[in-house]
Amino acid sequence: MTDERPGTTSPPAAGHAPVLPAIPAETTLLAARIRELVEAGVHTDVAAEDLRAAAEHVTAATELLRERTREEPLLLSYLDGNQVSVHNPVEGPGNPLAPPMVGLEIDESGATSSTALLGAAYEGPPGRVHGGWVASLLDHAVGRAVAVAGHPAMTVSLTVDYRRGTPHGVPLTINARFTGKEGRKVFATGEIVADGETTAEASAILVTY
Ligand SMILES: CCCCCCCCCCCCCCCC(=O)SCCNC(=O)CCNC(=O)[C@H](O)C(C)(C)COP(=O)(O)OP(=O)(O)OC[C@H]1O[C@@H](n2cnc3c(N)ncnc32)[C@H](O)[C@@H]1OP(=O)(O)O
Repeated sequence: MTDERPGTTSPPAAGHAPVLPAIPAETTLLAARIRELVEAGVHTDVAAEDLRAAAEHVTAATELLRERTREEPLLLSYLDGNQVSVHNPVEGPGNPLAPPMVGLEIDESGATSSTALLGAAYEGPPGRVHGGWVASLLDHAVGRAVAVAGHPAMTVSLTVDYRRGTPHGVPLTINARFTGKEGRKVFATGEIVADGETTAEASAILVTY
């Protein structure tokens, strides 16, 4: 599959995953409602019988969704002119696991910037986003940045320096940039900024496929 639009890249073979021209609004809606459910679930303090009643509602919803299934997630589509996976766990608007990372911007140097708002469900240390999720955001951002630079590649090494706590409930800016290429190895750096302060920095080596 090829794509001629600027800022887009051809993905690796994606099995038989359906490729959509646009993300169905209802797919995004459902994911958004499930995110709210998860957030409500970690904050709720209702009585046990209400937890049981809520669990029954969730079971009913799960059964409804299982009435018709596909074998593969919706891997690839386009958002704001850039290739995305509908069900990617970081930026996929159709995946409730994804915060999601949104609003990709590409400046004149090719550097990328996106935003994400992670709720309490992503908490690791008290009041802070779990370090694994911090790394996930950065891993995805460097992958996106090298793809935007025309070198789609997979991460083989990701070094994250956690400078200070990354807060949840606060909009995060995730920046990344392609910094060079040596044979199949592609280099990139990135950082997360919250309230104007850098909370984590990453440097990555990726390998083209
Ligand atoms: C996922 C993409 C979707 C794209 C869609 C469209 C774009 C949309 C963007 C969205 C952005 C998504 C961002 C997701 C970001 C992930 O999550 S990527 C997934 C996590 N990473 C992986 O699963 C990769 C796992 N690793 C592998 O499968 C294999 O290492 C690879 C990548 C296939 C490479 O294996 P290989 O072809 O055998 O290559 P190999 O000879 O071992 O290494 C090649 C070179 O790299 C070097 N190298 C290998 N490992 C290391 C290392 N750890 N440290 C230093 N150097 C190393 C080698 O020394 C070698 O160097 P040279 O000898 O050429 O100088």
